[in-house]
Amino acid sequence: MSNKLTLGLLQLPVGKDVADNVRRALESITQLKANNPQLQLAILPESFNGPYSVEEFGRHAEPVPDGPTCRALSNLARKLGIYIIGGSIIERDVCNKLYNTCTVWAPNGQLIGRHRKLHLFNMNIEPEQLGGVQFDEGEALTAGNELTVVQIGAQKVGIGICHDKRFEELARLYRNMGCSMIVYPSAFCICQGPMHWELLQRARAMDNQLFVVTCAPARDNMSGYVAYGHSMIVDPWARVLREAGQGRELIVETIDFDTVDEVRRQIPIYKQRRTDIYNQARANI
Ligand SMILES: NC(=O)CC(=O)C(=O)O
Repeated sequence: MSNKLTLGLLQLPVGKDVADNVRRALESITQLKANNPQLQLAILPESFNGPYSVEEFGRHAEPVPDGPTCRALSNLARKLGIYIIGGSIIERDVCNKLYNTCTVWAPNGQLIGRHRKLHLFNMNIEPEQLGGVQFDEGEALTAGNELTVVQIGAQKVGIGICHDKRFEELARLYRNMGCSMIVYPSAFCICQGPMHWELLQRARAMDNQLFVVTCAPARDNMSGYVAYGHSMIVDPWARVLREAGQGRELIVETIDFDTVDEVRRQIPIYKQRRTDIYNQARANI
């Protein structure tokens, strides 16, 4: 099996109308595949089908996998014969609980992964910091309780959603589970973007010697929550391979997973870990 994967990041604007957002996402993926027949995987942003807003989550929540957005993603994956990492949508479960959920679709239209955001975004940054941000997903959402690893071609891929990337333990577990890439659909806040966005991705990639990929919504300065944009692909050397700007942008890149082995062979930190010492220290804390 080839060690290469051609992936597309769809940094799309997200408006208030769910049907319109889904239609534009489907059209953009279809166009991307038509222009790039080698495309194997399309990735959408966090909350790609409705506004990223605590007040509005309940209004655009739908069941997974039996809601209209999931059905549309499944049909498109099958029609185009590609994998789709469906950013995230707000999921309403049978108990009426809401989750921030990423679905992953195989080229035959089957659901192969469902990741409910583990770490809910909660920040109270003062206005001096580029306008600040006050956001607490926990006011509306319930956190997930499971890690999610999917098989995409020959690769094991770990899934996280935006804030999940701030937690190095999660990325390390994905590395321990054999992942060569972690994908984080995101809607990072504009006030922390310049300081933390690239740094977090390069840190996760460097520590774990794998690809880190994010896909964000296009920036809309008129919306209540202004997302940073800058969807990104970071390689296992921790180099930024591709970075979008702020606006609508579609990125296509072929990545070579031989780089993962190359880095791990040349810098064998994983084998050098002193888990004997760490475990002893942990037991004494
Ligand atoms: N959407 C988010 O989870 C935002 C986030 O994590 C951030 O730091 O910004």
